[in-house]
Parts: sequence; structure tokens; C-alpha cells
Amino acid sequence: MKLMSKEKIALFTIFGGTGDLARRKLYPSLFNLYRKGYLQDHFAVIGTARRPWTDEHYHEVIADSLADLDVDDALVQKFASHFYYQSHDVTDVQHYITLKKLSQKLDDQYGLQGNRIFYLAMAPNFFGTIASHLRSENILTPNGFNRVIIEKPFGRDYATAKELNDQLSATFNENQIYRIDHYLGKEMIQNIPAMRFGNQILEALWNHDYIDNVQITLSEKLGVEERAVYYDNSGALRDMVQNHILQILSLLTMEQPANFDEDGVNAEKVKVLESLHQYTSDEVSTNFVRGQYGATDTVTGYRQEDKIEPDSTMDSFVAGKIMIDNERWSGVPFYVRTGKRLKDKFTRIDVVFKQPLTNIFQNLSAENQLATNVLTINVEPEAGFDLQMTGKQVGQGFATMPVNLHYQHDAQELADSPEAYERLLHDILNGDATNFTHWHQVAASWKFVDVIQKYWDEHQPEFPNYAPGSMGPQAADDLLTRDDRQWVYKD
Ligand SMILES: NC(=O)C1=CN([C@@H]2O[C@H](COP(=O)(O)OP(=O)(O)OC[C@H]3O[C@@H](n4cnc5c(N)ncnc54)[C@H](OP(=O)(O)O)[C@@H]3O)[C@@H](O)[C@H]2O)C=CC1
Ligand SMILES: O=C1O[C@H](COP(=O)(O)O)[C@@H](O)[C@H](O)[C@H]1O
Repeated sequence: MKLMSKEKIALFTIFGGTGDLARRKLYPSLFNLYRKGYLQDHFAVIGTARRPWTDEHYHEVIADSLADLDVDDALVQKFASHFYYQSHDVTDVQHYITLKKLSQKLDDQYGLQGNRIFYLAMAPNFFGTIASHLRSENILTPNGFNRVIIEKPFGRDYATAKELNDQLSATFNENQIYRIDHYLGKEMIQNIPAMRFGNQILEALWNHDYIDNVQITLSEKLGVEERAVYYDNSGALRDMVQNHILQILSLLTMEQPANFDEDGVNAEKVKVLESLHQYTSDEVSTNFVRGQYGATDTVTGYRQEDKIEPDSTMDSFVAGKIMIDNERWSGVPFYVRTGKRLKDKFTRIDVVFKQPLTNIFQNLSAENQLATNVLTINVEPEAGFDLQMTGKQVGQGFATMPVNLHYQHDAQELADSPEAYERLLHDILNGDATNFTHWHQVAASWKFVDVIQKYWDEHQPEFPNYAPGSMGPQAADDLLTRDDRQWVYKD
């Protein structure tokens, strides 16, 4: 019996081939796909940007980008030999004529069967121009597949996202567009559907009868770093909530898809995102909190960061309470928070279950409290989950105590787990868009976020309002205390 090869065949064209994303994420991910055999002899990469590099210099850059990996030099050289550099400005039509010739040459040389993947790793204002030139200059092929990968941000609000989508749709069908949200490539985020729909003991309780509240925390220790210009025009709400947090929320709350595939998952995510309770302006002020970090002796404040406006009112922190207007989630708050310069770098989801209606052990001792059942999904840096339960203390008599069921991927599993971009590039080679954001999800997310942003734009904040190393402003805690709740993870 002949074994099916796992090799995938494609020409990648990376717009922004000299940029930070390409060097830090894309080249190492492509290399990992190569050393695992998903890419072999039949692939080539054209890197393109304005600076005048030679192929030789490009190969050195590729090798440098792999320096952190423990790899054999000969293999790196063999891998790098598949890379070609073309210097040009994407706004210049001549660029595409040269690109077309090079693409055809490489297609013949490597036997690429007309399969093309265009990665737009550039500022979003170029996406529309690139897409329209790819069509007008006939760079798309009639014989193989044509797929385009779009980086974030996908617009700044619903209107700009729609404009961008219309531009892309003039060249590509929805099933050719892969909108990247790298959180959807993370191991434990992909684990959410498995945990929910693979375990009746969870899914049976996964509703407002048993769940009290859900908390999603995406906490970052670093500040804006080298992306200050982008960040000061975006802020935490647009940078993290519109995409990553609402995507995670949709996986946690969607109904069971008819099939676990692109169409099934997309249909259910869209439904739940379209059911997010839309706040009025007044409700925004009570349900969403923004923050900006100040300075300490050792940490630069947001407004003092390089390339940040000294009077910037941009949010480097956001916390909010999200409600879903459907039967399953009626009355269940989803508390979310994310920010820069917080206490630590981690991502976790806490699902807090309701208490039993009575505590039959309390008559034995007032100390016999029942632990709150909390399912914590540890996304990063640890990957796994904890379930807090009530148990009996060992020994004579009867006393209760909280016990923790803990599962964590071990070091080998973590090492074997592909990095998010590697996983998502593999999906794209397979033509599987299950872990990508479809247009109607983007549209619903922006419509929800736009209301909050509009209120914020109309009201001046008092910034800075949180200290680096904390978990954000006091108001983020008050959001829960007001509801007689608290964050499961506290500083
Ligand atoms: N870096 C990251 O960690 C992340 C980035 N992203 C997104 O990825 C995209 C790229 O980000 P990043 O790599 O950081 O950005 P960089 O600024 O590092 O790279 C931009 C790239 O675009 C090229 N470029 C700029 N103008 C032109 C032009 N007119 N014609 C041709 N090439 C041009 C630059 O090269 P040259 O100057 O030589 O022309 C460079 O290769 C953005 O959409 C960003 O939001 C998303 C998540 C994380
Ligand atoms: O998309 C983004 O994500 C990163 C955080 O990603 P992580 O995988 O390190 O958790 C964030 O720093 C950046 O501002 C944002 O654009």
C-alpha cells in the first residue's frame, strides 16, 4: 500500500518579508514545517519589501531568524535556498510584473502546481492595494489554489473593517481569505471545544443554571515595546478585546456545531457574537473600565514611552463585563481584562460554578465551607487545567477542605506543541479555516466594540490610573465587587 505523503506544495509570497513579524514568527514557523516534512522539495518563498537586499543577504536573515532553534546548519542552508528576495514598493505596479515572472519561474522550477499563498505581513493600509494588484496583474493562478493571509488589525472599527473586507472581496472569495488571530493557534485555546464537547460532565453544566460567571484574563508584563506607533493609535480594547478576547469568548459560549469544521464552527461563533448584549452609552460607563499605566522609579510610564504622545489618552488596560442575550447564558456575566505592564505574563480562563443550594456539613462545624468549583483553563505559560472541588479532610471526624484536580502538559508535550503561527500556517496549507476569523465574526465583534470606543472617545479619562506591576486600576476590581464577586486571580 502506498503511503500518502504529508508534503504540502505551495509558493509563499510574503509582503513585508524584511519586517519584524516575518523574522520573529513566519520564518521559524516555516522552518518547523520544513523539518517536520510538511514542506519538502516543492515549496518556495518570495520575500518582498522596499529595501534592496540580495538573495544571499536574505538567506543570512533567514538563518539569523532561526538562531534560537537548535538546528543543523546544513539543514538551515538547504531550507534557506528555497527563499528569494524581490525588492519593490507594493504601490508600484512594476513590482507585480516582476513578481509575476518570478512566481512563474519558481512554479516551474519547484513544481508548485499553481498553489499560491500570499501573506500580507505589512501595515493594513496596504492590504487593499496589494489584493487589487494581485488580481489586475494576473498573479493569481487558474490551476492551483490561491489563499491570502491577513494580519491584524482588521480595521479600526466596523466601517474601516467593512471597507477593507470589500477591497479584499473584490479579489478573493471568503473561503480564500485567512484572517489570522494567533490566539486561535494556541494549544489550550484549541482545547476549549475538546473540553466542552468531548466531556458530557462539563457540557451538561455549561449554562446559566450551573455557571455563576466566567473570567478571561490576558495579562502582559511588558509595555508597548517597539510597536508604540501602532499601539498608540489602537489601545487595548481594539488590540486585544475585539479579536482575541471575543474569539475566546465565542469558543466558550457557542452552541455545539453540527460538525467540527470551518462551516460548523463559523456558524455557531457568528450566532453567539451577534448575541452579545449591546450596551447603551450609560451602560458602557458602568460596565467597562479603561486604564493607562503610570511611571515608577524603574519603569517608564505609558506617556513617557518612546513614540507615545505625552498627553495620550489611549488605553493600555481594559476590563469589562459582557453579557450574552440568549437562553443558555442569560444572567451570566463574562468578566474580561487585559493590559500591558501588569503583574505577570499569563493567559487564563476561570469558569466559576454556582454553589450547591445547601451546605449539609455546616452543622458539624462552622468551618465546613464548600469550595467554589472553579475550572481554570491555563493557556500560558503553563498549559493545562485545574478544577477546584470540595473534599473531605483525611482523618477522624468530618471536615471539608478545598482540593484541586490538576492537569498540566509536561515539558516534552509543551516542546512538541507547535507554536501558534506554525499551526495556523499548516492549517492554511491544508485549506482549513476552522481556526481563522470569518468576516461575520469580525463584523459582529467590531459592532460590539465600537459602542464602547465611541463612549470613551467622547469622555476624557483621568490617566495614568494604575501602577506597573499591578493588575490594573481599582475600578477593575470594583466591577466585580459591585456584583458581590471577585477575580479568581488577584494580585
Ligand atoms: N510584529 C508583531 O509581533 C505583530 C505584527 N502584526 C501585524 O503584522 C503586520 C506587519 O507587522 P511588523 O512585521 O511588525 O511590521 P514592520 O514594520 O516590522 O514591517 C513592515 C514591513 O513592510 C515593508 N514595507 C513597508 N512599506 C512598504 C512598501 N510601500 N512596499 C513594500 N514593502 C513595504 C517593510 O519593509 P521595507 O521598509 O524594507 O519596505 C517591512 O518589511 C502588521 O499588520 C502588524 O499589525 C500582528 C501581530 C504581531
Ligand atoms: O495581538 C497581540 O498580541 C500580543 C500578545 O500575544 P501573546 O501571544 O504574547 O499573548 C500583544 O502583545 C500585542 O499587543 C497584540 O497586538
